[in-house]
Amino acid sequence: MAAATANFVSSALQFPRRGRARISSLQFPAVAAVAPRHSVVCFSASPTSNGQANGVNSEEPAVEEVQRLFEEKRRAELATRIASGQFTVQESSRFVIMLKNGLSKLGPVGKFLEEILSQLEGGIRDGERREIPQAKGTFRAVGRQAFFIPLYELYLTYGGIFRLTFGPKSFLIVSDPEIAKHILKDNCKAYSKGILAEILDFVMGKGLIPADGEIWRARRRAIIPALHQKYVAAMINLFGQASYRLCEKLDAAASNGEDVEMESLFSRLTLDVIGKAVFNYDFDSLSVDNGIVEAVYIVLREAEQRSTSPIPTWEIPIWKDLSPRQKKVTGALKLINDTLDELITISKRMVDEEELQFHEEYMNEQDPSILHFLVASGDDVSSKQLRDDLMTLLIAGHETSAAVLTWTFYLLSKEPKIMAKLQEEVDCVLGDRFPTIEDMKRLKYTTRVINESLRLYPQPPVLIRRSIKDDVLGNYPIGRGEDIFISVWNLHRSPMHWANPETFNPERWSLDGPNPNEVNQNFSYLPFGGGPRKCVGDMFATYETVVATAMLARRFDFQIAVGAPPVEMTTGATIHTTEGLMMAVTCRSRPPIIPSLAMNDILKCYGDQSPLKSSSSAHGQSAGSSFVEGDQNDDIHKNHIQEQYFFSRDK
Ligand code: HEM
Repeated sequence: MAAATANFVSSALQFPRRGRARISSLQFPAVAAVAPRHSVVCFSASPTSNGQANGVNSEEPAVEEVQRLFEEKRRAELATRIASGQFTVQESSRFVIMLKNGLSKLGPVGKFLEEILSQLEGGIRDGERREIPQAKGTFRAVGRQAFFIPLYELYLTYGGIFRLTFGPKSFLIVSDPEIAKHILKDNCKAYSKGILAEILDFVMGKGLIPADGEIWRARRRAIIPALHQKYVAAMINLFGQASYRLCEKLDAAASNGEDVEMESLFSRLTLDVIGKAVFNYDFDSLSVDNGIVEAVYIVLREAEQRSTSPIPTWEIPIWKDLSPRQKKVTGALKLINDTLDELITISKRMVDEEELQFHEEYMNEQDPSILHFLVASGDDVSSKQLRDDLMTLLIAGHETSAAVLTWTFYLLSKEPKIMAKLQEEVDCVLGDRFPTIEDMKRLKYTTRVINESLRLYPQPPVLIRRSIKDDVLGNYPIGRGEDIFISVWNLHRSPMHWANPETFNPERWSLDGPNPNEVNQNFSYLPFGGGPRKCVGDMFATYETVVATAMLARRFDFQIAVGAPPVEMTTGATIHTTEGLMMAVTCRSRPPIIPSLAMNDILKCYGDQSPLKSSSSAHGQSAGSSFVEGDQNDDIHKNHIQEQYFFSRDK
């Protein structure tokens, strides 16, 4: 049962799940007792509870009624606490954060003062709490919700760290930025990937995400240099090409008036990108459904199934050989592994034939992939390790980016003003050409949209760790072997750290300020994790999603399709929709565009390329035409801005 519980919870948090209500299919002992706050809570009586016996004894309706009353009472208490401002961002706490930030920049003396300030804060907390608050739950009670949603309410009730107990198994749920920082960064050596490594073993082996200890250190040291700046710049072109292919698909749908399911299209887009970026393989999944694409999805789905299954049937020797599903998985894994081996061989041959001069920013123009870099760098590892790394990068870079795009377009469809502002920026910065690395600095508002989308829908919503040494979290001592979930979802929506946390508001970060990250947001914002295990693909992913968003938004308007099923969340490695994101796509009838950006902003945005400095050609190129690559870009770009500028002056 413990294994089942562990599997379930990790899976609920880690793997894609299609369709609804899988959580409720797992039966766990109902926890009838409902005790006062700060001792035990049963987070049942969800609106979906139907009061039927469902295999539990006949007294259950009465028990449920009691639970419902307690739940109502608890919610009323919670509402009072929220109304009292207890969870609202306090100016004083912001002040303390700013003070700490300022102090940390003052060298050793500042660090010392910062430490004293933290201890004073800790002392206050110390007086308030003695033992880790406990919440007990029944899985049935979670109902149809994505797993991290009830964790949010529990966080508001129990605070930044509490224990969640299911039957014999318990987990620590962390939603406090200081504690998250302690686990991820300050004392990261005391934590492993725990359950995550166990479940991912069949697909990632000792790849970078599940690996711990020396293997992780060595592989990270080998892989990080491959994502150098020149590589990322080359990838911008790839992102543009792949997004363009998606635009063509959407063009067809728009002209036929067909609705499109965007979640699966984003999944294909990012699969195509990551295949080329990691091992120079063109899945071309936006155009075809070939065997290898199917194999990748079979393996991904299996990871999902394994993590949701109460009994690990795949470990039973005979079952493993007889089960049709397992045979399919074995076949898919074989096909992927054979393909990867072939790609490794090709890469080795290319490197042998190259007149190789390896240096820091080495890149083969024909094959700029990470695999080629690793082979050329003389990375001396087994093919199995290389395969594990490639699979890890494939999965890490595919699902996450697809989910970011899905939720970004969902959010944009709800906020036409934000979409209009984004489109205006894209028109202004890109005109009709493909994005370049330089544009990444200029697409500031688009970047803020992605930052904000990642705040509201962090991918993954929970980070998993296991303590491998005794430690102290906040003021609570913990032993080794504790399974810990750091709820990024809670951190990102905490009313204690964010004003109007539920609102999609890209303006919350200044356009001219630094890009928000875990360091400048004091671990209240962890879109790419933090500490030594922070995502290696953060810049890659940010640019990929900015390019795709810019290229799609420039060409189309997006609305939730009429009659589409409601867009609800389900948990996986990332947050998926339960039934897809059905959208109606219409081609934008573009401009003339009246820029509402202040002229100063436009000039700042263009620097030396300012349209006012350009005396060359006038209105030769029209907006809304086809995409252009290469050196002509700058002229078209300037002309486009010029058009906008003169138009607004004429007005
Ligand atoms: C928007 C897209 C992405 C998001 C939101 C994202 C998020 C994250 C997060 C939160 C972690 C930390 C996990 C933890 O601490 O347990 C992580 C780790 C990782 N990510 Fe990403 N990621 C994205 C894209 C990518 C891409 C494109 C790649 C590869 C090119 C990548 C490769 C990795 C790897 C290898 C790790 C493990 C690092 C380690 O353990 O040392 N990710 N990612």
